[in-house]
Amino acid sequence: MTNEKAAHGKIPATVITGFLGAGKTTMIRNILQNAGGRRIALIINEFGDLGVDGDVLKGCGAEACSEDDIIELTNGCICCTVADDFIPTMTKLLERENRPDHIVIETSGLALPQPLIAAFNWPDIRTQVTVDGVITVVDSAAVAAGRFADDHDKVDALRVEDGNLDHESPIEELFEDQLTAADLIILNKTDLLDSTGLAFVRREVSSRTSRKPTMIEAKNGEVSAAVLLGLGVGTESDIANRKSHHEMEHEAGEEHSHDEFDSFVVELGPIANPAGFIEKLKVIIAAHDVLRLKGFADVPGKPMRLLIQGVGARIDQYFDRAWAAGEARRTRLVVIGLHDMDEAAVRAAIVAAA
Ligand SMILES: Nc1nc2c(ncn2[C@@H]2O[C@H](COP(=O)(O)OP(=O)(O)OP(=O)(O)O)[C@@H](O)[C@H]2O)c(=O)[nH]1
Repeated sequence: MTNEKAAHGKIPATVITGFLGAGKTTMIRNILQNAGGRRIALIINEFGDLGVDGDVLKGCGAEACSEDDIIELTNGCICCTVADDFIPTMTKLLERENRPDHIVIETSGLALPQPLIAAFNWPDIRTQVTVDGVITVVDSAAVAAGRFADDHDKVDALRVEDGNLDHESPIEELFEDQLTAADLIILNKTDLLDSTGLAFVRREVSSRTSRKPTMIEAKNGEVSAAVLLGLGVGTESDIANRKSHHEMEHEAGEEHSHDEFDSFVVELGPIANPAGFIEKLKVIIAAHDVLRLKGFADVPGKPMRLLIQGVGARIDQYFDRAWAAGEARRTRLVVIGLHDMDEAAVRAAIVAAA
């Protein structure tokens, strides 16, 4: 048993949250590669029907976390499936003979952390696990670009059409809810900004939460695992003081929803010209305000699969691992946007671009 486990007799669990594409999976990959001898179990939750994050992390081959220790929760956002999915998963994990030293939970980019943290107060869980801390990863470049504040005009227009609309832009609200839950905020993607931009991001992020957790700047989620794991907060005891917009606006017990967002998967044939395809995807993303696009492509003649990662207008691509023997070489992309995204048009445009 590690000192950490022995210290409070409970297994520490770190919850990593942050909006779509902020860099949560990248940071977790870094944690796994620098775990300092800890055995880590990972619970990964994604929005959309394609488990890209779990697949990326399984492919990273870190000793701290074997494939058996990576559990994917794919039945929707973890905040909505606490009773049906999260609690049974935790229970099973805790029943294992060889329990992990630390649990890391990656929420989907659209999840409200509050219901998940509150679940650590359930009797069966509370006695065995504690929330070591909630870490909120921020895409600093997106903040600087006004991503979380730029659709006021749109929301105001909707409000004119629908007088019952009772909240701000869904993206802005989620961003604030995720900041409000934080014990530590990672201002990620600092490589994309200069010092003036970063100073703006610090002010903007501070203004979005009345709590004042520590903020650390990072590039590619490169923060020492010694800093990220072992915060020792016990956040479950304080979660009632970190209410989400939804909890403040509605009676306790009323379910929230993610109706404002939609996702779909596009299945394509081989991509013979990846560079040309990516350029066309950038145009489609901008034209339809796609929030997130990610998946894998089959490039003919290449033994490895191409990982495609779009966050707003930026797209990264690299060959992440060889196709396994017997594995079908497929091109599949998940697309996430606001509910009013024109799925048929985006789908048709991506098919035409391939
Ligand atoms: N330039 C730059 N890119 C980054 C940085 N951190 C992550 N990225 C890239 O941003 C993209 C999204 O990163 P992920 O780690 O998948 O983000 P995520 O928060 O797990 O995304 P979701 O789970 O879909 O919400 C990837 O292409 C990363 O390589 C960074 O510090 N700088």
